[in-house]
Amino acid sequence: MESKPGQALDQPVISLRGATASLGSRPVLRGIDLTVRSGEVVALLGANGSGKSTAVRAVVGQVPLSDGALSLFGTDFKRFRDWSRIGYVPQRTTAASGVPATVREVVSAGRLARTRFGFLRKADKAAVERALDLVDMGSHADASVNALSGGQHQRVLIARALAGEPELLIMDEPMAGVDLANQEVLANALRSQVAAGTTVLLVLHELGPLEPLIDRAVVLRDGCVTHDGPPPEALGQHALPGHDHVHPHSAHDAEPLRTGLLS
Ligand SMILES: Nc1ncnc2c1ncn2[C@@H]1O[C@H](COP(=O)(O)OP(=O)(O)OP(=O)(O)O)[C@@H](O)[C@H]1O
Repeated sequence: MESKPGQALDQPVISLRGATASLGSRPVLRGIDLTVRSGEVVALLGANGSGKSTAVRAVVGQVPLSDGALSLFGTDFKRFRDWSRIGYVPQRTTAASGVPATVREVVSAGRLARTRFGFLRKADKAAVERALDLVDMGSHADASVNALSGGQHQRVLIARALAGEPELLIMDEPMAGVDLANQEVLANALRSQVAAGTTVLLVLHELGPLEPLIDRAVVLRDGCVTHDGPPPEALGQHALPGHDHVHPHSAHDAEPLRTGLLS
């Protein structure tokens, strides 16, 4: 992989140290450390309400830290301005706004930060078409976003993030509400991004089809990191950390199967 200016291999792309944050009066992040290095694919896992979305929203500057330190691409957050290097796909949003827009128009919006004065040149248009093809939406480019399925919406939102050719891609539960066929398309899109050297931070509910891509898992519980290391073993649905489960075919007094990461 060719490293880009200011991006040495192994340099932390995200460095969050002792981060605390509150939403309203509720402490949600209680001193978390999270490091993502160049080229890594890191999954942020944890039970509902453990602080995963808040952690990624803190990384993209949407939630202020009350304590701790954040740097992006080696630059202290307060001085960081290079947002075009980062693609962010938030949780549960829709590409449809009620305003009639085509799939291509929505995806093109993700390229604007790379352009001068919002004018898309040939290279920008080519990047938009590449992003559409990556998520297999090229043939729907002229369709209205108001007419898409939930899985197609998610593909469009990911294409919008990819159109900016980000070095760091942050996605909050990209597979939520996406059927298996759409999950496969998204997994393929992500695979090619990772092969091209993109650094990825993903909030996931379960590892699913993305599992082979993941280098490291960070597990949150109650706003604290309880695991930072290899992803939990492939247990299908049971890869969800903290998921306790007795198999229907196991003895009724069998111990629950634990991944052990949250316990
Ligand atoms: N605007 C808000 N005001 C107060 N509390 C909030 C707000 N948004 C979220 N919270 C609370 O903060 C905690 C962490 O929320 P967060 O969305 O970061 O968790 P999560 O791990 O991403 O959960 P999920 O898997 O359900 O998306 C939760 O207990 C949530 O109820």
